[in-house]
Amino acid sequence: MKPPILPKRLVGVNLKMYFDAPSTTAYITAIAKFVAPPASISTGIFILPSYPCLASASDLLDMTPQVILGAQNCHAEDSGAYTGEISPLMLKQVGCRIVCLGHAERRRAPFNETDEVVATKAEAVVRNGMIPLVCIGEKSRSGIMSEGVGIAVRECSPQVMSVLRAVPGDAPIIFAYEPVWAIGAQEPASADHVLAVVKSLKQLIGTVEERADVRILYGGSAKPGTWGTLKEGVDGLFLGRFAHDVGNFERVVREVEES
Ligand SMILES: O=C(CO)COP(=O)(O)O
Repeated sequence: MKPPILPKRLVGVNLKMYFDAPSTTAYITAIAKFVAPPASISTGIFILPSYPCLASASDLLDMTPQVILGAQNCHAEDSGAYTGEISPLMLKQVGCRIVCLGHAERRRAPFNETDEVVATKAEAVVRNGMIPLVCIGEKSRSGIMSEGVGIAVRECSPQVMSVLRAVPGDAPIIFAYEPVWAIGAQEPASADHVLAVVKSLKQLIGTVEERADVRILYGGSAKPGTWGTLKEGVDGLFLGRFAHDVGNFERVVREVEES
């Protein structure tokens, strides 16, 4: 088996469609500053700006290869008659190394992306030499802990399996476990719930194949303080709103670095 190329731990931020162009530039510039030498950060840091900012973000990060640039989605084909769609080949050409796929905001209406669509896109991302960051998660919350874990594992398993089947065995994959009900909330899902679900999903992946380069991150209202509760079983965090303040993003990275 090839040695893993993914860092042991990853922390990333999804800017969704929250930022405009100038604030994206300011945000990326600030991140590049705190990870640049003399800082020595072993955590993989990734950032997903909106498409129109990717080329300029790539220029801004030219001297900061520690920060991995990624896109929030892509099309499954490299080129063709797909007006308004985004080619994975072009994402690679402008400097992306990760592509987020199957985010809850794309699996639901109006985009209604299915597991099959997400898996086909994951294959396209790998074919173009990038890493798929595949979001998975159950739609609704159960008040009973054991029931909630079972529901989550049942809903996430086909989301995971379809991607494993589509992507060659030596390709790295990052999954972001994001319970849909925990996205945009005030608090993340409970650590007990997340750790139990991620443990089952890791077991599932382990029984299917020996894939060295798989990481499972947690996302959904994650913030400073969340990592301490999840570090025993999760490989990092996928942040949203609570990292839109660069100071908070840096705080989370430090928490991961110091653990
Ligand atoms: O969807 C997310 C990351 O992709 C998480 O968003 P929030 O942290 O804002 O809930």
